[in-house]
Amino acid sequence: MSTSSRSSDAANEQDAFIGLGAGAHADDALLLDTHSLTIREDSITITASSSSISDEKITLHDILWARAYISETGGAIQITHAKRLSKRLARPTTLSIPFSESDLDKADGWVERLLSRAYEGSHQAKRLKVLVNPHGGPGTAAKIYENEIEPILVAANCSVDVELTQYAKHAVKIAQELDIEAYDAIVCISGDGIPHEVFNGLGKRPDALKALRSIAVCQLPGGSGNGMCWSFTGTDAPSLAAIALVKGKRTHFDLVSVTQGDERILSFLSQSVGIVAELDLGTENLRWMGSARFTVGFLQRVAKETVYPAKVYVKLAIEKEDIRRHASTVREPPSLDAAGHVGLPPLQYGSIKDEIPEDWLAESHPKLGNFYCGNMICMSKDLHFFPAARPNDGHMDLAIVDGNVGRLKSVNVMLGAETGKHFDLPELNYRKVLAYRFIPKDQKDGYISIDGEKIAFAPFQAEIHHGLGMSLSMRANVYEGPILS
Ligand SMILES: Nc1ncnc2c1ncn2[C@@H]1O[C@H](COP(=O)(O)OP(=O)(O)OP(=O)(O)O)[C@@H](O)[C@H]1O
Repeated sequence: MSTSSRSSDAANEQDAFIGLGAGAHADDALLLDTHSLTIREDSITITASSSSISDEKITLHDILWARAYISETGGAIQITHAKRLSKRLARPTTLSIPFSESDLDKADGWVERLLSRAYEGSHQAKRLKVLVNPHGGPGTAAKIYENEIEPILVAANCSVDVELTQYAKHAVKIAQELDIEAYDAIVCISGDGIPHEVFNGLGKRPDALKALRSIAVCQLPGGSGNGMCWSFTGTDAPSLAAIALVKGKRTHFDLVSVTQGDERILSFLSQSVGIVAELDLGTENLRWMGSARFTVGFLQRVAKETVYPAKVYVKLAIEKEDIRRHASTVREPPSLDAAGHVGLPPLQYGSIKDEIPEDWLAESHPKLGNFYCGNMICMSKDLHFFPAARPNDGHMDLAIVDGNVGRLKSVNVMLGAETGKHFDLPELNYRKVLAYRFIPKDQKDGYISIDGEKIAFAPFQAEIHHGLGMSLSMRANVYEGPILS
């Protein structure tokens, strides 16, 4: 085709698309014999001139896959999208729009444009290693996966390699031995326990740095605590979270090393001592209640005004009153080559066995009620305890509340955490820190929770690793939820 005929064709095409409406562009539209398909900012509109299929508008977020093909009966564009059946459920549905065989090139081009817009900033056809914990939460993870999650992953043309975890800590071994080049993401259909194991398995590999920084680790709801899923996808509805995952953008996020005795554990979500740790670990007897167990357990402890005395040492990064000014700080993590090591990053502040650095603040907390340090905005449904958390700002968010502030104030902090409003309450001591040491005082036994897993009731130390983890998020470098502004 000569240049001049191509430009006159383009002009004709331009004319043909006039009247498609605001936001439509000739390059984004496709006229078929009986339909026009127009890609707009955040949706496609399918306008039918025949009555076989009615007009339809589908958001680009819900477009899972599309292809153009020729069969014995002629050409068709097949568009698979997630149809919203209720507020918490979407199922894949496929539309076929016929076209004449001579339009195949045009249809192919349109499909390519559609997919690149529907997957903007994300990878198409992700390669997923899926780990399902059959014992997660009330034991329904396998059913949830089969009924609500897998149909979305398959419809989005992902390749899926599913494995059920067979025993406690099995996911550590799987992550340790996984061919990380063969997958884009490890998807845990579980509570917080399986991602915790996966991060620690990746951390044990000789190539830990590359493994942790390159393969995305994601959680879809299959357990009782789904904080990671909430933080990255903004929902715990399995099919909706699965859509967010297949559309997810690679996002670095910070991980934390916790040392206790001779052990070094990676933490991706939180460390807690006091009331939250007790709710996580000390309310097993109320498990039958589902998530209500946390409310009941909380009220029982608040009523008693229980305190958990401790000595805390802190390497401070940002004081509470300065956090808003720094809230949007997202820093690129150092490049892999510049790191100078291939395994886990060396501990910058030493371990629990080392001397405490001189510039750390020493604090006595004889009335401590809740020591809560978090990496993500949301800890579980309706618990946005860390509204200032950013995926890779290189800081941990440390919140401390005394146990004797009064029952009403304690309840207010927890209620405020639904919307992040608790941040401004004077009872909430909230800072960004680089490292800390926690030493329990005057108690024989108690609970320390690392990502919901129990460790010994003994001193521990934690430090941040900027951008060491990788996950998939709805929006690049942002958590979903009531972000502090
Ligand atoms: N086949 C199995 N048999 C027994 N335990 C298992 C099995 N597979 C995984 N586990 C263990 O189940 C534990 C809980 O997992 P997970 O976090 O997915 O569920 P959960 O009920 O939400 O728990 P949590 O309340 O800790 O979030 C993990 O510590 C894991 O080691």
